[in-house]
Amino acid sequence: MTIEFKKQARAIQNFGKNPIIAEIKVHSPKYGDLLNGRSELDILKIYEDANVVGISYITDKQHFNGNFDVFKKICENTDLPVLRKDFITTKDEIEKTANAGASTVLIIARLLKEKTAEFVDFALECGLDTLVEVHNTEEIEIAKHTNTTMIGINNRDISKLELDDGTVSLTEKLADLIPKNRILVSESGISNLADLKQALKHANAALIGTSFMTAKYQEEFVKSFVEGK
Ligand SMILES: O=P(O)(O)OC[C@@H](O)[C@@H](O)c1c[nH]c2ccccc12
Repeated sequence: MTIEFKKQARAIQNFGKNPIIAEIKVHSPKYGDLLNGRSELDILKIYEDANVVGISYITDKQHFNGNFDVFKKICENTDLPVLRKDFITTKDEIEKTANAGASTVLIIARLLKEKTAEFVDFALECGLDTLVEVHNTEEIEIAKHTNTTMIGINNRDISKLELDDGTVSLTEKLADLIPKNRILVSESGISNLADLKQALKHANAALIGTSFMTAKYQEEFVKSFVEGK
């Protein structure tokens, strides 16, 4: 099977430093408001200046207080690849994601089950990279049998809606089961350089939200992750 990488997957493949997808996370079910009076576009600028390899934004309103119009604005205001995170269950939502100017769409294996492959193909046809999210071996089996360009191991259990802390050791445990012709992303619960190092030992990129949003000196903090050894 030849997997054709698109914008986000290629950027990760060609990145010289630590490839970090930085999430503009406005609300977390565990910690509440994370924006703290700041604007999403100001955070976007900080992430760009810190040289991250991609941006992530959650459009789900119910648990993460996301907003699709803000997502669109983020896409319009950056040349970086943008990932849309949501609990997507219809193809219309995938089309809407591509039309907004996004680069990647999140597809959750646990939600779509046997429909995952079909949704991935539809998203690829729309020109998007696909990040199929998994949390256990059963879901990896589903992801493996799709044409997805990227697979994300979510260190947290999404059905617990982030009330668990998530541990990078899950990436360590599952990484060998991911086909080598896909970009592997370690998602969630990465809060310091030791976590990042552990994640990038096994994964091609790391996706980080909460610890970036709560950092006191955000740009320095994110830069230290991008440059860190
Ligand atoms: O804030 P964290 O622990 O750095 O995690 C970011 C991201 O991985 C997490 O927000 C996430 C991963 N998968 C999701 C699916 C839906 C909503 C959110 C998510």
